[in-house]
Amino acid sequence: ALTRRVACPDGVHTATNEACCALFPIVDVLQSEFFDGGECGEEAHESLRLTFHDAIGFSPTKGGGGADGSIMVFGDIETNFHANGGVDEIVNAQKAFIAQHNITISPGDFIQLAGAVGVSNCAGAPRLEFLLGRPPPVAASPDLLVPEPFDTITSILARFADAGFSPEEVVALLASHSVAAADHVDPTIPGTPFDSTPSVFDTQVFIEVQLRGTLFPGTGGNQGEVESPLEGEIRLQSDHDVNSRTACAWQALANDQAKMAADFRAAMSKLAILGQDRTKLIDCSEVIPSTKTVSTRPHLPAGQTESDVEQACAASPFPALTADPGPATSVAPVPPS
Ligand code: HEM
Ligand SMILES: [Ca+2]
Ligand SMILES: [Ca+2]
Ligand SMILES: [Mn+2]
Repeated sequence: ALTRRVACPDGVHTATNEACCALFPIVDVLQSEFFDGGECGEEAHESLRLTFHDAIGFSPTKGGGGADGSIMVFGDIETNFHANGGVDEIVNAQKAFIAQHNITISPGDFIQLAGAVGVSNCAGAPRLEFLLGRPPPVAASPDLLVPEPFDTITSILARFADAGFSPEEVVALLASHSVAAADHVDPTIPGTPFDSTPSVFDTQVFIEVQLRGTLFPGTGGNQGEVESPLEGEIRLQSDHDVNSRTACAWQALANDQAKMAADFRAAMSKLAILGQDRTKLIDCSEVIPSTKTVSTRPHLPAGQTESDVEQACAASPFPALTADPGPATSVAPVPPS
């Protein structure tokens, strides 16, 4: 069936719903100014992280409005929660951008829009769904709903289950850590990536978290950090533990870009509307930029061999991968904005 499209007042775009028209210029200026011309850099990474930290403030028993923009409107409260360390910077940057460009969509909508646009700049990422119409938040989220990297895996999976996510969906959401770096886990080395390709949404995080940890990239003894396999790469205790508890689901994504991207997209569609009523939202996914394909193949970083893989899934072997040639991989930090 043909979908009727309306002409937008700008004379350029058409949309399935007139309400989506107002988003095209917002996406354009996000790309040109906020994401520095369409980069998968620090702002894109932090904007993706913010989608999670706003949304996961939701519990059927403990309260919280989920993906409602509370982390921005009640930022004075929520950015002080320990688990939200560092998000004040992206909250303030997005707030300033909203004010500067007279953006009138709700904070909850803006946070999810920015995350979806930002991650579209990362080669290999799926084109995320974007639904419009979240009402303004009514209150701050309660504390202790955002998981910490030093939480036990039991408590992390229980927290996600409370918010409606299966262990497989948690693994899929952690594909986000393929385009990510830590600024605060080891404050002596801000910008230290979780995989060797932090500007590519590839499966490397699922491969590299499975390699035997041998070193701390900066100082040892930080809460929530365990040893990583590569110079310049940091490993969260939670990524490592999620992997050991849900090893086969983790391993299934290590060599399957298409499944990783599709599962991430599906889980993000749930995350982005936590606490919201899907039937009251308007599908404006068409405003999200088309995505770029990833050009590399899943591989072991140079210097690693199959014997460096810590087999964790009992049911099937880790996929056979070849190592990049050359000297042992050392990962460069993500530059600050
Ligand atoms: C078990 C659940 C999770 C834990 C414990 C966790 C923990 C963390 C920590 C500690 C950092 C580093 C922050 C810093 O020091 O700057 C981080 C970064 C990040 N997280 Fe997660 N995370 C989890 C799930 C998620 C999910 C579901 C998303 C998805 C949307 C996400 C997206 C990101 C991104 C994109 C970054 C990188 C930010 C940047 O590079 O600036 N995380 N996460
Ligand atoms: Ca929220
Ligand atoms: Ca990556
Ligand atoms: Mn950062």
